[in-house]
Amino acid sequence: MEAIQRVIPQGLPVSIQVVIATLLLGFVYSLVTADRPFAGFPVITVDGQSPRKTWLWHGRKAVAEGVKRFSGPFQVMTGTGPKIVLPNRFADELRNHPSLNFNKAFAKDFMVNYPGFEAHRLGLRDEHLIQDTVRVKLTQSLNLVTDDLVDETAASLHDVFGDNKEWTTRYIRDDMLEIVARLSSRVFLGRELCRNRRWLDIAKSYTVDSFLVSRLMRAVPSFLRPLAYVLIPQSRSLRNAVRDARKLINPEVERRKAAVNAARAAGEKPPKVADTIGWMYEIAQGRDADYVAGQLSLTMAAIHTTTETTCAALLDICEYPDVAQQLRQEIIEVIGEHGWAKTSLYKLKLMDSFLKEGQRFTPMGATTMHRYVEKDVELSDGTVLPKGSRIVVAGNFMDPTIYPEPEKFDAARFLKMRQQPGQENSWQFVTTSPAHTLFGHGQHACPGRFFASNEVKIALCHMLLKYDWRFVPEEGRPAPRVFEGVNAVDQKSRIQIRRRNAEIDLDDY
Ligand code: HEM
Repeated sequence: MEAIQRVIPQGLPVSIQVVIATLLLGFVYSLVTADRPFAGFPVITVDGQSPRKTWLWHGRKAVAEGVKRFSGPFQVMTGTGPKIVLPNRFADELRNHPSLNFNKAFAKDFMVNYPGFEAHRLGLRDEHLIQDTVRVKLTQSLNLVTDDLVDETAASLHDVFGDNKEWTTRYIRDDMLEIVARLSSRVFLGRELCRNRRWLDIAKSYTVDSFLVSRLMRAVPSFLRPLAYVLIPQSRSLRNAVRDARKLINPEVERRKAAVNAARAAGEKPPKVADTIGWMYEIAQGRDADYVAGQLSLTMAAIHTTTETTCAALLDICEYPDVAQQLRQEIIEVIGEHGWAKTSLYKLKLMDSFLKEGQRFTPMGATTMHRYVEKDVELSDGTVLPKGSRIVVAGNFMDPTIYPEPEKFDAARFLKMRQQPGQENSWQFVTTSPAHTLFGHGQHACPGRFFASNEVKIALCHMLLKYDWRFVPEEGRPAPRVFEGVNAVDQKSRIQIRRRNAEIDLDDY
C-alpha cells in the first residue's frame, strides 16, 4: 500500500487519489491473478501476433494452423484466459465425460456476476431446467407447433418484406433477426406476446447485447472490466431488458400458478399450456425457478444461432442460383403433394443437405464443445487435462477423407452421403458427429436443433417460393464479421429481394 501511495502525485484532491489508488491496486491484482497458460501445452501464435491478438483477430487461422503444427492439444490465449484446443479426434471420448462441465465453461466468458446477465447465470444454478424444457417438452411437441410456425412465417414475411415486385435492397441480418424472434417467440410464448413490440425488441436486443457486452468486456484487462461495464451503453439495455421482461412475463406466470392452484383446490387436473412457460413449470416440478431468466436464456440460445443459420443460407441462395431453383422444385413437389404433414419437413432432403453443407463450408465457429474441466482428465494418448482448465474441440470440416473436394460447395453432398448403405441417419442436418460438430456433440449437443431445423426449413420454403434473392449488383457476397474464431454475418450485409409469384400457395396447405 505504501508503494502505491508513493507513486500517486501528492497534492491531488483525495477523491482523485482514491480513484488512482483503486486503479493501481486493480492493475496489480490483475497482474497477480492473471490467467497464465497451462504448463505442457504449446501456445499458438500466427503472423507474428501476440497470443491474445492471435485469438482475437485470427482465431480461425490459429485453430487451423495449431491442428497442423502440433500433433496434439495446444492452447489459445483468449481475453478470459487460456483455452486448450483439442484436435477433433478427441470429440468422441470427451462427449459424455462426467468431469467436463458445460455451464461452467461459459461462466467466465459471459460476465455472469454482472446485473443483466441473469439468463447466463441460470444454467449454473439449475443445470437441467432449460435443457430439459427444450429436449423433453419442445422437441416432443414439434408436430404440434408446425401450424403456428407456418402461420407466423407468412405473417412476419409479409410485415418485414412486403410485396414489392421490384428489386429492393435489405439489411438481411436485421430482417432475419426480426423474423426469427417472431417465429421463436410464437412457439415459446404464444401469439400475443410474439407480436408485442417491447418483447420482440427484448428478444432481439438481449441476445445481441449480451454477446456484445461480454465480447467488449473480454477484450479489456480484467481490472478495467467494472469500468467498461459502466461505460458500455448496451449494459444498461441489458438491465432494462431484464426489468421489462419481468413486467411482461411475470403476470402470465402468476396467472398460470393461480390457475394450477385453483384446479388443485377443486380436486381437478391442473390445466396444461403448451408453451415454454408451461413446459418450464412442469419441468421445475415445484422447485423455485426464475421463469424470466429461463425465457431469456432460451431466447438467447435460440435466436442468435437460428438467425445466423438462416442468413448464411440466404447468402448461399444468392451465391448459387441454380441450387435455389433445385430447392424450389423440391418444395413444390413435397409441400405441393403432402402439405405441412408430419413427415413433410423430413422429406425436404436436398434442403436438409444444403443447410448442413452451408454449416460445413462456412462454419459459425472454428471450435465447439466448450467445457470446464472439474477434475483432471486423462486422454487416451496420455495427455492430462488439468482441473480448472477450459477446453474446446476443433472442427474438422475440410478433411478430404470425409469430404471429397472439401473446397467445393456441394449442396447435395450430404444427400449423397445419406444414400450410401446404412448411412441414412448419419448425415442429416440435426445429426452430430466428430466430423460435424456445429450443434456440438454428446450429452450437451444442442437440444434445440430439431426445432431450429424445422423453423429454418419452414422459413426457407416461404422465402424461396415467395421471393427472388440476389447480391447487390457490384457488391457480391458481403464479407463476414470475424472475431475470436467466430464467423458471423455482418450486420451491414445487404442483399436484394423482390416478390415473385409462388407456384403453390404455402399459406393454404
Ligand atoms: C441453427 C441454430 C442453432 C445452432 C447452430 C445451435 C448450436 C448450439 C451449440 C453449438 C451448442 C453447444 C453444444 C455443445 O457444446 O456440445 C448448443 C447448445 C444449446 N442450444 Fe443450440 N443451437 C441452435 C438453436 C437452438 C434453439 C432453437 C434452441 C432452443 C429452442 C437451442 C437451445 C440450446 C440449449 C438449451 C443448449 C445448451 C444445452 C445444454 O445445456 O446441454 N439452440 N446449441
